[in-house]
Amino acid sequence: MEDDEDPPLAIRIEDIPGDSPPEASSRRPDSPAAAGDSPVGVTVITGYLGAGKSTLVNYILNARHGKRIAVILNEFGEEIGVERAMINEGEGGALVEEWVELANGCVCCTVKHSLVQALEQLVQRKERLDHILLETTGLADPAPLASVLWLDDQLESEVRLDSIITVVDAKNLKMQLDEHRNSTSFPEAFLQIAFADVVILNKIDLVSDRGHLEDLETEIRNINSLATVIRSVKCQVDLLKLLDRQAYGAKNLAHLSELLEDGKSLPSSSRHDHTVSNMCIYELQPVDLTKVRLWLDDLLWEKSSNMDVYRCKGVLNVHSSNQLHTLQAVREIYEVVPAREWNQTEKKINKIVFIGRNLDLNKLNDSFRGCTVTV
Ligand SMILES: Nc1nc2c(ncn2[C@@H]2O[C@H](COP(=O)(O)OP(=O)(O)OP(=O)(O)O)[C@@H](O)[C@H]2O)c(=O)[nH]1
Repeated sequence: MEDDEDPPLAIRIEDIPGDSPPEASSRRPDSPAAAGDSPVGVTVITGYLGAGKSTLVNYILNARHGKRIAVILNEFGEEIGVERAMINEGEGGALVEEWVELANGCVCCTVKHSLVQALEQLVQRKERLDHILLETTGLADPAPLASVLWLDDQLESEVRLDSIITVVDAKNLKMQLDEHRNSTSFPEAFLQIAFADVVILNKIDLVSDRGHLEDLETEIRNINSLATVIRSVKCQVDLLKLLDRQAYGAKNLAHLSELLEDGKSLPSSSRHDHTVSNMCIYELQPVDLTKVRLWLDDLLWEKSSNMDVYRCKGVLNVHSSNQLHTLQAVREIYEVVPAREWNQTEKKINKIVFIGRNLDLNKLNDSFRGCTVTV
């Protein structure tokens, strides 16, 4: 580690004001800020134990992007301080404005309320902040984080989920995925890939067989066809591909359209885990937005069809609207927003890609068709 003469403030969770833990999905870290300010982006960095998360944080902090970055680290209790000590605080590049260490539990469960409080505290100093990196423990399920961070511009929130980056270890990924393949439990490595916007296939220097790397990429795409997969050594990836992705905003529409264009129903026979799949539904008839919301509530919250949808993204052709709407969901949290006017040359269509367990294409199609409006 480099010398650091003037280390930034680390905030212990017990110093964060507030007492009763809020319900994460209903609580939004919205504190006062100047009108017109854009929300601070939060990049969630996840990945299995030892995959290279801290290496990525280090790399971002030390890159010459000039951003003022706050880092939130989540560690299990006794490790507090260890992780931070391993990270070089951005000499010559980034300015680390704050460190927030979330101890005594994993950020995806017990310290979720602490994360909300930490974010509230950070955004009070928003004028000093450009971006927040949240490094999770290697065993975190990123979905509950998205429920905390899923904030949209319309709500004039102070922070927004920028993207979920999952770092995977090219040497060990196969073993990690295989380990739980035949068990009833679900490997964190699998879930972390399923939720990712970007998957960094790291440590490729440790894999000499190029064919093996291609197999891993296929395996990653089988779990999540929506993610961008980038190979790396020591997480050295072009930062333009990592920060300010706005993966959850309408600005990302071009990328979304590209993904949907490629979207195809993967036959479950091509998968090792037959319960997880990628599927895409298409529908030309315009839809009734109220019915779509009820459908999503039923699919994602009630799970009355027994499908477990981790992720879905899509565009909607909404009845009586000139606007193309985007749909984004991470587990049960979703949003549908108008993004832009349809181009005159564009065929108005509903296209939605799903990633999840026990997906049934026929059931998805049938239930979605119930949202259409006959014109
Ligand atoms: N050979 C090789 N080693 C790497 C690479 N990236 C990271 N490492 C090493 O892998 C080890 C683990 O990296 P970390 O960045 O600490 O991984 P982590 O995901 O933060 O680990 P945990 O927080 O313990 O889950 C360190 O010794 C890194 O130097 C890589 O691309 N190639």
